Order: sequence, then C-alpha cells, then structure tokens
Amino acid sequence: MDTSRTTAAMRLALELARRGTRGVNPLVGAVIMDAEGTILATGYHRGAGTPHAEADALSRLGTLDPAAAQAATMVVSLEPCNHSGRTGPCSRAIIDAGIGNVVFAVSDGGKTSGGGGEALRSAGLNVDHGLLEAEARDLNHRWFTARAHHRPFTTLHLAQTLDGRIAAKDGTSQWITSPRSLLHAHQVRASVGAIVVGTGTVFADDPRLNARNEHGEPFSTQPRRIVMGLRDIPADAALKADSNWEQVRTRDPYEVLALISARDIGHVLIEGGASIATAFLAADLVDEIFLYQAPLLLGAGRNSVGDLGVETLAAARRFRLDPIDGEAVRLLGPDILTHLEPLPAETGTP
Ligand SMILES: NC(=O)C1=CN([C@@H]2O[C@H](COP(=O)(O)OP(=O)(O)OC[C@H]3O[C@@H](n4cnc5c(N)ncnc54)[C@H](OP(=O)(O)O)[C@@H]3O)[C@@H](O)[C@H]2O)C=CC1
Ligand SMILES: Nc1c(N[C@@H]2O[C@H](COP(=O)(O)O)[C@@H](O)[C@H]2O)[nH]c(=O)[nH]c1=O
Repeated sequence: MDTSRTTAAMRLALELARRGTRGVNPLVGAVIMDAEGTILATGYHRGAGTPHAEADALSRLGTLDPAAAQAATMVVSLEPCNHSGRTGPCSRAIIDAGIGNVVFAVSDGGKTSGGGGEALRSAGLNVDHGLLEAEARDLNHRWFTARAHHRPFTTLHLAQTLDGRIAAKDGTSQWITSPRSLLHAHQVRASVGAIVVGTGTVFADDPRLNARNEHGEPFSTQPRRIVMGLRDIPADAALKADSNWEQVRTRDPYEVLALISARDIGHVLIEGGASIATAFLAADLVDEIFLYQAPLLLGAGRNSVGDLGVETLAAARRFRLDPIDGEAVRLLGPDILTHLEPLPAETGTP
C-alpha cells in the first residue's frame, strides 16, 4: 500500500471526525480504501447512540467480492472498539465485512472498549497503528483525559457581559444574553445527561433548568438537574418540578462528577454560577466552554470566574478555539458565542 495514500486517508478520517459532536464519545472518522488507494466509503461518528465511524463507513460500502474486501483497508482515527455498547463491536463488524487490513491512529485504551486491534489481529487481519497519532490524540485530548479519570465529559456555560459579569450588583441576571444565545444554551442543555448549578444560583434565580425550544416548550430529552452545595434549597424550588433532580451536599466538584458517573451519565453541563464555575475551572475539570458574550457593561456585579490561584501570567489557564459543533466563533443575534477547549498541557504558551 502506498503510504502517502494511507496518510491522506487518515487526514480525511480526522477531517470527517471533526464533523461529529463533543460529549460522551470521542470524535472518530473512518475511510475504506481499495488496494490502489481509491476511496470506497467514508464515515464518522455523529454522537452517542449513533453508529460508530467504522460501522457508518461500512454501511456506505457497496458489495465487494471476498478478494476485494480482503485487499481493502479500513483507515480509522481511533482503534476500533471491541465491546457492545449502544452499538455492536466495530472489530466484529470489520471482520464480518471481510476487510483484510486496518490502520488506526491512536489506541482506545479503554478497559472495556479497548483491545480491538488485538481482536482484529487474532482474526488474521493486518493491523497497523500510530499513523498521525499525535493529531488524533490532540483532537480528543480532553475526552481522553476525562476517560482516564473515569469522569464525565464537562461543558461549562458562561453567559456574560463585555466586562465579564454574569449578574449585576443586585443579583439580577435575566437576561444578559439574547434569545438566540438562550436558545443555543437550551440546545446544549438538551444534549447533555446532567446539568449542575450551585445552591447560590437556586436562591438567586429559582431556575427551572429544563431544556426548552424557541417557543418555550420542553425538548424531548431533558438533563438531570443537579444542585451542589450544603444549604437546603427551598421546598418549592422550580427545578423540583419533577423527580429528575437531586442535591449533592458537597462543595467538592470531584464528588459531584463521581455521583454523575455513578448515574451512568457521560456528559454534564456546568451552568454556574460563579462559585461553581470557579471550582470546576480551578480543579481543571472543564473540558469545553461555551462563552456567550453580550454587548453590555455593568462595571460592577458578579464576575463570571473568581480566583483560580493564578499568581502570574505564565500560570494563566489557556484555551484555544474549538471548531467542533459549528464555527468556533459565531454571532448569535447581538452576542458572540466562542467555543473553547483547554490548550493541551504540552502545547505551552502560544
Ligand atoms: N449568566 C450566567 O451564565 C449565569 C449566572 N448566574 C448567576 O450567578 C449568581 C450566583 O453565583 P454564586 O453566588 O457564585 O452561586 P453558585 O450557583 O455558584 O453557588 C454558590 C454556592 O454553592 C455552594 N457551593 C458548592 N460548591 C462550592 C464550591 N466548590 N465553592 C464555593 N461554593 C460552593 C455554596 O453554598 P452552600 O453554603 O450551600 O454550600 C455557595 O454559596 C446568580 O446571580 C446567578 O444569577 C448563574 C448561572 C449562570
Ligand atoms: N442569566 C443568563 C443565564 N442564566 C442561567 O439561566 C438560568 C435560568 O434558567 P431557566 O429558569 O431554566 O430559564 C439561571 O439560573 C442561570 O443558570 N443564562 C444565559 O444563557 N444567559 C443569561 O443571560
């Protein structure tokens, strides 16, 4: 096989992976080539519960005779999984399709999902890995971090003014951002398994915390509403509208994430307020940020983020634009939405 064609196919697989969505599962792309390097089919993973990239590509592959399948190569940005989750094992699907060769970029490493490469080798396929591994790891670097720590993937919501305030001096904050921004925030709520706020936000806003469309109607999927903090929240708090909520009596973000994992929830939205955002950021437990910035000034009030223990510029928490799930920087009515992810530690200052 021409290695430059395999490399080009892996680049395409990585490009396809970027069409996916961040959350419970990693971004993965796959390309199937014939012996000459001609692309026969492509696929990518569109998010939890949808086919994996390999299965997606196989579903788009026309019928191949056994010799052609044997000569074909599956090029995939992550090691094919070896377990039955919401979808069947990709290793099995590749074997059943009669594909003879597999090249993957980065090992899965998961306790249950890993081992696909070995399963493929045992079944007699030629398996190679490590091609564009750094790029593939970088694409999902926070997902790998979250998985290594057995915690859910986290998304932080910050809806702030030009001067970084999330509430005015008197505590009012509804609304800083525009209806377009609010709709996006509700779409994010609908895409996660749980949403976390502090007791302070419950006392200040009495939020409902459900996910609603532009008409104010609830989406079909709703996150579990989780309040963290020691104080009792009011018996008639709006977020208690149904039983899909709970309070975790702790100020420890690790404990909250452990509880969410125990509920088998793999993606959580940290909605705030400031103290909660600060606690998760300080512990480096934020995997992505949706930052909504509205064109207004308060000059005083609640800062969106408090003290992170950063004493000097070199110790600043650095982020980079994340062009997954749409443009990294977008106009939402009068507001600017910026999608960010932490800069990988090894990247250093830009
Ligand atoms: N614009 C926006 O995007 C948003 C704005 N807001 C605004 O933010 C304001 C509320 O912010 P804030 O007062 O900071 O309230 P928070 O919602 O951040 O809750 C803070 C409270 O949570 C408890 N708590 C739990 N864990 C921690 C921890 N690790 N560190 C500190 N406290 C913890 C404490 O209460 P306890 O004693 O009970 O333990 C604390 O007083 C409101 O005005 C609200 O409108 C809120 C969300 C989003
Ligand atoms: N003020 C503010 C936000 N605030 C968040 O929205 C919560 C209210 O949710 P609900 O009761 O479900 O409508 C509130 O408690 C806080 O978490 N969000 C934003 O996108 N933009 C804003 O300007």
